[in-house]
Amino acid sequence: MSNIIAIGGDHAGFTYKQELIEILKKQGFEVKDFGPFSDESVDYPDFIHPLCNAMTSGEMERGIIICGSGNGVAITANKHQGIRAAICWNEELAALSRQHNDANLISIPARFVSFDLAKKMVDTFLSTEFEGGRHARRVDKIACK
Ligand SMILES: O=C[C@H](O)C(O)[C@H](O)[C@H](O)COP(=O)(O)O
Repeated sequence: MSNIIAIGGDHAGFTYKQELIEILKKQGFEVKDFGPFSDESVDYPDFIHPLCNAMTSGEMERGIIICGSGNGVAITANKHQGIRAAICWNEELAALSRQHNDANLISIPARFVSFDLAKKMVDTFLSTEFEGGRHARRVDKIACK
């Protein structure tokens, strides 16, 4: 498992992104920041498509995307084959996104969860394994054939 975490979002997620980067680095992760690099208003697809391209080309296996609602970044990310972005707003959903869906991106709605909860969800997301079994069969069927 790659130790590099991809992170990106939009202006609404900027503050959480910056704080999460510092925490992840202290935890020993390498972090690749796809932006934005200020809280100036931007368009999230401009940052999420490059992040997903890097992931699908194998540069990193897991990541964190953050916008106001979590919707825009997740909708964009899930257009990419092989990306499974899960919007989470509590720790149990973050765990289930890994256990049942093998999610490779956690999408955080920064305007709807506290930073403390966002941090806990990221910890859970990064430390929880996929259960496989019946869930592997279902995840295999997600891809459009
Ligand atoms: O669909 C958009 C995203 O999911 C967001 O929540 C954006 O962060 C949000 O739409 C940004 O809104 P403002 O431009 O700051 O009003």
